[in-house]
Amino acid sequence: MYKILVSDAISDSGLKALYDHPNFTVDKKPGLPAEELKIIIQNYDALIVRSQTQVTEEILENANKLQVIARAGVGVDNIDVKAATKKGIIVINAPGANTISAAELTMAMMMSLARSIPQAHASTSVGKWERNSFKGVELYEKTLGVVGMGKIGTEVAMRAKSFGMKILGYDPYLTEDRADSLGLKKASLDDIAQEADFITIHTPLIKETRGLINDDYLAKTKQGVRIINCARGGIIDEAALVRALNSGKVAGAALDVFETEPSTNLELLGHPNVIVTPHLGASTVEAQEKVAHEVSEEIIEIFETQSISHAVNMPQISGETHKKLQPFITLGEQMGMLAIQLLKEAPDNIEINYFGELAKENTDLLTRTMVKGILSYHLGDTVNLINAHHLLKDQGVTSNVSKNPKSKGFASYVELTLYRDGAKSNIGATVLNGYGARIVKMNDYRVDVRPEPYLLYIKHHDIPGMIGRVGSTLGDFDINIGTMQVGRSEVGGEAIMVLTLDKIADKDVIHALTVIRGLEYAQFLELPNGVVPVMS
Ligand SMILES: NC(=O)C1=CN([C@@H]2O[C@H](COP(=O)(O)OP(=O)(O)OC[C@H]3O[C@@H](n4cnc5c(N)ncnc54)[C@H](O)[C@@H]3O)[C@@H](O)[C@H]2O)C=CC1
Ligand SMILES: O=C(O)CCC(=O)C(=O)O
Repeated sequence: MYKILVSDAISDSGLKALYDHPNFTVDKKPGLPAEELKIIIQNYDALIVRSQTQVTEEILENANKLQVIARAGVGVDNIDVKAATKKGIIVINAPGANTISAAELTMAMMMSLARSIPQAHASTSVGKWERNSFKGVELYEKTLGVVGMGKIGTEVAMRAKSFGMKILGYDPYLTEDRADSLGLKKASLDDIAQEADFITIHTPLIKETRGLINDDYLAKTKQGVRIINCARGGIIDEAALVRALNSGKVAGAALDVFETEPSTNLELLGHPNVIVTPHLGASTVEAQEKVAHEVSEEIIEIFETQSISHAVNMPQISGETHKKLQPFITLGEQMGMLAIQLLKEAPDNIEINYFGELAKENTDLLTRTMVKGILSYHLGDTVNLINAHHLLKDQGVTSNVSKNPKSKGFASYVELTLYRDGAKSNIGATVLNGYGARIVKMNDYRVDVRPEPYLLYIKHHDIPGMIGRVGSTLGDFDINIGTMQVGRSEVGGEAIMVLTLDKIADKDVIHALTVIRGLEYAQFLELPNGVVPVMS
């Protein structure tokens, strides 16, 4: 008998499959204090949460029986996925089950913004009759900028089109073909700023999107733009939004999500031109039934057949193949992370070539780690080794994997190349016996770099004094260099320098480097799972 704990208010009819199953018992205890949850979690095999329960590392300390944490929804930000993975707990979610509800709330927000419905209701319901105060605007023939053309963004775009709106879509993975087939225009963030009358956000909250809508961006938007966020708090910088509302640059904002929830930002919540809801995107009978139903079915599947389809993480894999691939596993993800940073935009095609001993193995797992590294840059924690291929296809990216058992200078060697509209980036890597992982090729230049957390990639002309000038500029910023590698195509020609640093090189450092004579380009590359150098 498997014991399931449901610690948030989750639809009973959606949980029916679990209630009815002879091998499962379900305890529903919404609103448990964290201290109590921390104690009783040790009795359960699976935990089902919505967004209220914070599944922290501390809560999981005693969760020694727990095999599955199910998020009845999309975003898993209330779950410490790393801590769960460390303990071998599978985290699953219900992607897509609340898409329609979130899209419909977005439409409701947009219409409310256009016609000031909440404000007009508040005034009329206390006996006022202020017909002149609430003159709205039509959606018809207005331009809507959709930032994030995933599941929800696409549904919003389709609905807005039926209102006669012109749609501009921005998403690193949106291709011209897909935009054409959806009947919208593929745009950049700047195009949206310049042209959109309404902007709606539908991205995850990741490093790339935190503070995406900030003072700088708002300064570029149209006077009187209206902004909607039913995705995640933190994507819009709330202080910047208040400033833009006060100046009139932004005519109105409709927000379902906030930097901290429950929000206490009264300057924003109480602003006369702001409409707010307490994170209600998925709060419909239908969405709640669907998310609960999806996770219930999946929990049964996991315990009965060991098959997983919507895992957000992946516990350790055992077996002979895994043992052989193990040294390359972290390296594969790092290769993906480096290649996507070097390309700087979403790829439309990826190519992976395995050489030598590695080519004789089943490398599917390694391919998945590379794809995970690439996609996690834009999709965050939702990418895992299980859904990596599926998501890649979903984003319209083609892939080719080739294998050649002949060695290419190393016993085992793997090369990853990303392509986008004629641009490309590539990373070649190997694991050296006794020395560990090495990046041995970067954008077609030979190098020998340990994948450490902070790397600096520089393109320059092969002229005397370059190494010294770069070193002293970094010294001016108190940045210690770990290692430095130079690769060149020919003497006096194009060259690259790859440095490992002891700390982050921010945009001031990059700016100072780019003014060095002969230096063409400098980019700071980050590997959160990089090998930290050990002091001897
Ligand atoms: N308010 C609520 O109750 C709900 C909120 N959500 C949130 O809505 C958001 C979208 O959800 P889905 O559409 O299901 O996710 P999805 O994964 O289908 O789509 C997200 C899209 O954002 C794109 N993206 C990533 N970085 C970007 C960037 N810098 N600029 C533009 N696009 C970028 C990705 O390429 C992807 O296509 C998520 O944050 C999710 O947690 C989802 C359901 C309910
Ligand atoms: O469960 C909820 O109400 C939150 C939904 C949500 O934000 C999500 O699924 O990402």
